[in-house]
Amino acid sequence: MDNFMKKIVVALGGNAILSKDASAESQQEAIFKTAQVLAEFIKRGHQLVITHGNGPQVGNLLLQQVAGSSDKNPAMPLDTIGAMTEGSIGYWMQKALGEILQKAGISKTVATVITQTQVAADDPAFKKPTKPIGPFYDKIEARKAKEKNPDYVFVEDAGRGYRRVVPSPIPEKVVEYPLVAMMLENGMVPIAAGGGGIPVSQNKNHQIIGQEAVIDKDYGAAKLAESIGADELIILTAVDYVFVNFNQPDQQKLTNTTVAELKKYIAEKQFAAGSMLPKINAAIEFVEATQGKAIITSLDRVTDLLEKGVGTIITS
Ligand SMILES: Nc1ncnc2c1ncn2[C@@H]1O[C@H](COP(=O)(O)OP(=O)(O)O)[C@@H](O)[C@H]1O
Ligand SMILES: NC(=O)OP(=O)(O)O
Repeated sequence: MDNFMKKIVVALGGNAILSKDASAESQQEAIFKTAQVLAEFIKRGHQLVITHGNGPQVGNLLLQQVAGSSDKNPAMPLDTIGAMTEGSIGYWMQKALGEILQKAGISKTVATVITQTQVAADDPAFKKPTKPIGPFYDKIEARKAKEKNPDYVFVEDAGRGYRRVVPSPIPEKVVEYPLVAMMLENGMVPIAAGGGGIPVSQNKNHQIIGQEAVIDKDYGAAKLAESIGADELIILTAVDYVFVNFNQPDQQKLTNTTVAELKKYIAEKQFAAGSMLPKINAAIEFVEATQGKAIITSLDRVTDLLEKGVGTIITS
């Protein structure tokens, strides 16, 4: 990667937050390790915006809310639960990264922006849930959960078990992007659009209405990166590279690739719908909108990315 200062939006995948179990202690442990990696961007003088997923957390919190609800203490709706996870994950991250930077003698404010993301109230996604949230179930557990909550939709998730899915509308605008830009200009490190941002839309009377949905964080990150004029969108996940013929004996890593090449591979169905495809689509959206660079690699290879350009690098 070139050495001059850049404006970078990093989108963190599931393994950056939840690696062992869902306790607050082990999620904070995972986040601390992630924050040590993210500090590398700041130590090299880059402006950094951190975004993150919330699929497991939003689903787990919803289950807790529903299980403990009563007439006097009702479960919160999904938009509010999304806001709660932006708050909790953001708090863990700002605490961890703040401490790491302080120890390194870097004086920077790390702060979470509870971000709303505008979506169309008539997005067709509201009629077709696709976003997996919460824990994995086996087939019997999924059937029992469905009997208890007939409105819930469960799908098989990439051979890993069954998960509840909820609507995931496409982001039109990250509402608080000017604040994120202002924080960067003032030398701060914003954590924003966590979980893709809280899905909201406007009704005829210009009232902001929270929506029962979970936005894909890669799409949210791409929209935010585009809005603030980022130089790079870096999507950190569990694999070092995007592959063609993934998991086949003849799999091939993509190092430097283009939007046109990726579109060809999408048509060949090279990327799994619930996992790699949204990342590729988000990368394409960002590169097409900005002529910037999108990178998909793993959290473990960030130093190699910064020093040697390791990862799948997507340009126009
Ligand atoms: N063509 C592909 N190349 C690389 N990884 C792929 C591909 N298709 C599917 N995957 C899977 O997608 C995963 C990333 O998606 P996911 O686990 O949903 O991401 P997140 O890190 O955001 O939680 C990878 O770890 C890998 O197992
Ligand atoms: N909101 C979101 O995309 O979360 P995950 O990446 O954790 O699924």
